[in-house]
Amino acid sequence: MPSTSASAIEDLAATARELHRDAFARNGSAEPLRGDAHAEYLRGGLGALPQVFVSLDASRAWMAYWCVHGLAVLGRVLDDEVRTRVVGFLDACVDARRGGFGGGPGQMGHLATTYAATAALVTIGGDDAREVIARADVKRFLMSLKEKETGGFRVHEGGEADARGCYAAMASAHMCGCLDNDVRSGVGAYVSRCQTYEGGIGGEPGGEAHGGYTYCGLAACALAGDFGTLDLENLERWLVNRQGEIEGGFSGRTNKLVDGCYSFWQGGCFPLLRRANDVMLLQFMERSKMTVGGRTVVGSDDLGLEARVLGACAATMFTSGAFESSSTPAAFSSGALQGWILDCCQSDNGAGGLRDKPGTGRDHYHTCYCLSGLSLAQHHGRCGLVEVVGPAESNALVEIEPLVNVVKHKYETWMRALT
Ligand SMILES: CC(C)=CCC/C(C)=C/CC/C(C)=C/COP(=O)(O)OP(=O)(O)O
Ligand SMILES: [Zn+2]
Repeated sequence: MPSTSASAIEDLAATARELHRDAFARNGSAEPLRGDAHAEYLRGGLGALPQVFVSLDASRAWMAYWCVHGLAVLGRVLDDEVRTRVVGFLDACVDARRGGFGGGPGQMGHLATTYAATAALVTIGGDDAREVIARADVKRFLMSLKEKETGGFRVHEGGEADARGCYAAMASAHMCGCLDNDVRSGVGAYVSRCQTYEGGIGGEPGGEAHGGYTYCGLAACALAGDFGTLDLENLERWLVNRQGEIEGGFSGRTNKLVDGCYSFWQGGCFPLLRRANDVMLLQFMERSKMTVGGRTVVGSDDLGLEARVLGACAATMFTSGAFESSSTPAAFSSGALQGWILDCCQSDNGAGGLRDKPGTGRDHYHTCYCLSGLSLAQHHGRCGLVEVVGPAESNALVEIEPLVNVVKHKYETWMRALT
């Protein structure tokens, strides 16, 4: 006899199988995204920022990011009063002595909350948001946490080093304009040591491959421009196998259940893998003195758009034998992922907020990462296509930049102004 929980999982799987067999084929019948309800839930999270939290006191900068980013993905604009209050709150989170941001005012600087605060400020944008960031202090903070021998980063003074630290450091440095060779050196080598026999990336060398750390490791390498000795083919194989064939969502690790937040942590790796292929294509063309349009390739500008798109999307470039170690373009079922998020991750009974899976409660973290995953499934699914499952008028989301998980147009505006 199966145990109760095993039979409950079977029931869920059977329902999901019906729902997600072919999400694009039943395009009109997926649940509409309840954008207004989710936006109201996220605005509530920003309203609670000034209070001291019982359980999330050290994650208030994260709360700001989850809510500001979730609203931006939904295409909602913050009221002036709210944006000014959030910028002021994040300014109060700066750890003036160490540089970087703590999880709340007066708290010790931490790499994860430095990423969260920075990404929230990039999303908010504007001069006042920009003024909160002191580039030299951020660099000093990052370098104080760098382990020169391993290339890794401790997450806070006296804390542990892991792939999360590498990502938070690379992404913060990138968005604060201080990503130089001092900061990036050794990151590819460190992350490569965290890759396991399964293909995914663990938190630290010897750890179990996990979606959160896999995103962190891969994105850190992409930002550092250094993939070390990562086996991208094995990484892709592991990732593809994390998508539940029945549910359509992703699990975080082998033999675990799917969870809405991995829609981003695992799903976000696919566009990054495509770019890794791009980088390798470029390096190959440089090495072999290939010509495009009569010019020898010496940089990405020499590749016309067509060649770059080809590099990003076409398996043939990598299966000709010249790219033995590189992977074919990353493939996941973006339709099935959208179906899972829409039908299984929105709160019950029309309430706002998204969740891990049916039977669990909503929270701001899952709301942020389910929406991020839904956006990337719409914009980064099949090559070059924007495909929205369900009614486009309610379900279409703003595109995110998967390297930093900030909406693309806000990220581009911020980066253009960074000199
Ligand atoms: C930018 C930054 C700092 C990112 C952090 C990325 C990261 C490590 C995310 C993972 C978070 C998470 C839900 C872990 C759950 O593990 P679990 O063991 O409870 O869940 P499981 O059973 O699904 O593995
Ligand atoms: Zn989760």
